[in-house]
Amino acid sequence: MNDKQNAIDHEASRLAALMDYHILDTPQEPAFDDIVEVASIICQAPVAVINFIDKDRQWFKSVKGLSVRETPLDISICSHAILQPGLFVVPDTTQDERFASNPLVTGDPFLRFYAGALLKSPDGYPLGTLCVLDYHPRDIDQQQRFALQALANQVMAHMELMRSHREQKRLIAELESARHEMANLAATDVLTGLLNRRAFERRLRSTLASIKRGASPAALVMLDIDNFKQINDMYGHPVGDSAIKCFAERCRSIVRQADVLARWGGEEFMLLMPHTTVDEAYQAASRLRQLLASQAMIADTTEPLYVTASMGICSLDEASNLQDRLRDVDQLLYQAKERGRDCIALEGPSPDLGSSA
Ligand SMILES: Nc1nc2c(ncn2[C@@H]2O[C@H](COP(=O)(O)OP(=O)(O)OP(=O)(O)O)[C@@H](O)[C@H]2O)c(=O)[nH]1
Repeated sequence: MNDKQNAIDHEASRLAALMDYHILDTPQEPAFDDIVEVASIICQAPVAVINFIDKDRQWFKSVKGLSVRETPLDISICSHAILQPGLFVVPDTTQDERFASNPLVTGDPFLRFYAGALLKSPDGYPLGTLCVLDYHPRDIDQQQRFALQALANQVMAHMELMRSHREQKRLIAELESARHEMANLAATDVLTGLLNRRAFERRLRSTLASIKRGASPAALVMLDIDNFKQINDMYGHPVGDSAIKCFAERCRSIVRQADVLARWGGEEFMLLMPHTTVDEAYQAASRLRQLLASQAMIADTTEPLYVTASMGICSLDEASNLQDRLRDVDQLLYQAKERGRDCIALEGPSPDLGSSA
């Protein structure tokens, strides 16, 4: 690789290192302004700047004594400063052929003195300078030189802190989203995408707790696809899986946003309906029965495959004990199966909707 290519590669890496700090075009910040002010005081210079050398401009993060926040690169004194290690001092710009015809020297603001300390990334890339300038030729002594470089080091230390803070925030956000995803996965039934039994039990407990604190009662519905074993036996397990998924979809289509639907296990499902009476839950369950009767579950089997479901419904009120209610709703479902399937068994008197089957 030739020298020119090396220089191009180095400049690309330098710019990448600069971009990594996300500092360009950010607002002025007190932490940087304070350093510029201290540099100006220590070096007794009317102008002080923290600047970074971008691709085709020098950009000022903090500036005292000048009214611009960036200048083109070709008139930047700092772009020369970053080409050499350590402090770059120009006692009289009019006596230096690199700067004698610079418009910042020959015209407003007539800069005559320059001292710049390198802002270097930890991997050695020169990013910009902390510099002080004056309108007449002069120098700075050893102590001022030391202080200027020490302040430049503080600029870089602060930028490193900002970078690691940003990285930390990114990692925390990543961790939070992974945690969220894991919590979702742990709560979800893989086949149907519904809540799984454990997550549903959690929702049940919290709903019952709010009912005990005064919220209105809820209805609990247990649903079981009828004769599901036959579907598996006749069409195979994959078709059985599709039927379970499709059943979940049908259930989802008849419930409200606030209702909580879960796969309880196998071909059994649970539906928690907050602020709902047994009567209202019965109406929803009846809509599901009608839907199942009117639409084939799987259309591409030899015969369109219709399924029916049996359901049990009970209420959850402030006197309810969760384990008792789970047992009760299971028994109601069992009653529905006993009655010949494809029907709904509910506690208390049947609502005025004709037969519960
Ligand atoms: N394809 C498939 N089958 C499942 C899944 N989970 C449970 N099953 C099957 O569901 C069937 C349930 O059978 P049973 O408990 O006898 O109930 P059923 O045939 O629906 O009869 P009833 O409930 O009395 O109407 C069993 O054959 C299980 O293997 C699943 O995720 N996918």
